[in-house]
Amino acid sequence: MELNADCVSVALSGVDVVKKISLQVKNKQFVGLIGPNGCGKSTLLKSIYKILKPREGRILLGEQDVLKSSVRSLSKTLGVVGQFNELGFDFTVREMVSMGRTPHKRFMEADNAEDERIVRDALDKVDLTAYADRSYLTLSGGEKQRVILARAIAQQPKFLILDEPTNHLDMKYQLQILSIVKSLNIGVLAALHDLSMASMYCDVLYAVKHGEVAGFGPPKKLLTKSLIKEVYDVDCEVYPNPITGDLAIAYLPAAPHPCSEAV
Ligand SMILES: Nc1ncnc2c1ncn2[C@@H]1O[C@H](COP(=O)(O)OP(=O)(O)OP(=O)(O)O)[C@@H](O)[C@H]1O
Repeated sequence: MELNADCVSVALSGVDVVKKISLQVKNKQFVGLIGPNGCGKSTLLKSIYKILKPREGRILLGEQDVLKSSVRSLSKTLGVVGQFNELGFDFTVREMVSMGRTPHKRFMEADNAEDERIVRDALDKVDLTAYADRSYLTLSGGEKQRVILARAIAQQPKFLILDEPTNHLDMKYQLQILSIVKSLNIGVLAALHDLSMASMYCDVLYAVKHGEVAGFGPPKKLLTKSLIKEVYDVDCEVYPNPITGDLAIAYLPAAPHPCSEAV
């Protein structure tokens, strides 16, 4: 399923935080959104999954006009793993993941054997089978993040939005989560901070700066030292990793602030 965002602007408190962004995720592509803190990545994603209403623009998910669709009809095709996963009520891990089945059920319809199998498989995929009866609120940040991904997997979406899906995860689970997402073989749009990880998993990256697209393309073409300097204001060297051939980035420390020398 393709995603096409056309000239999307989102205003918060009267200020355009996202400015005329157009982007495309082709069928089964894994597309990353990169850019510094506060550049507008989450705001753009939230406008696609209907938490925020764009001031202007058009968003199509497949044939579906996102801005004119209900959240319920969208949730049959679109899965979301957001940034903050705190809950007011407690549920078991299994109950949390079962919620992924809701868009496919009628009101008050109970889960059947097929739903239970899908939930079991989703828990297994994120290595949380042993946690099925644990209280969600007692989990660590990384464990919660894996539960939310399992819930999105159980939803069997045709397109997935991820807002910094690896920010609480250790190395093993960062690699595991991105590999799982890749293996779903569906369209994915993900905000990511780790540029090396982004270049390993993404087919295309969009770099965002001050709410605008500063550049886009395949990671190895886009992530040059000049683009990273322009977008993040950080000096670096970009080189092929001698072991994996993937893109590697060596960040160079900033010069000390003049005031710190006097201390
Ligand atoms: N309700 C609001 N009113 C005004 N400004 C807001 C509001 N919510 C967010 N912002 C601002 O909008 C900008 C974009 O925020 P956003 O969360 O989209 O950034 P981001 O690129 O996802 O950042 P991060 O990488 O830190 O998660 C930030 O400067 C933020 O402070």
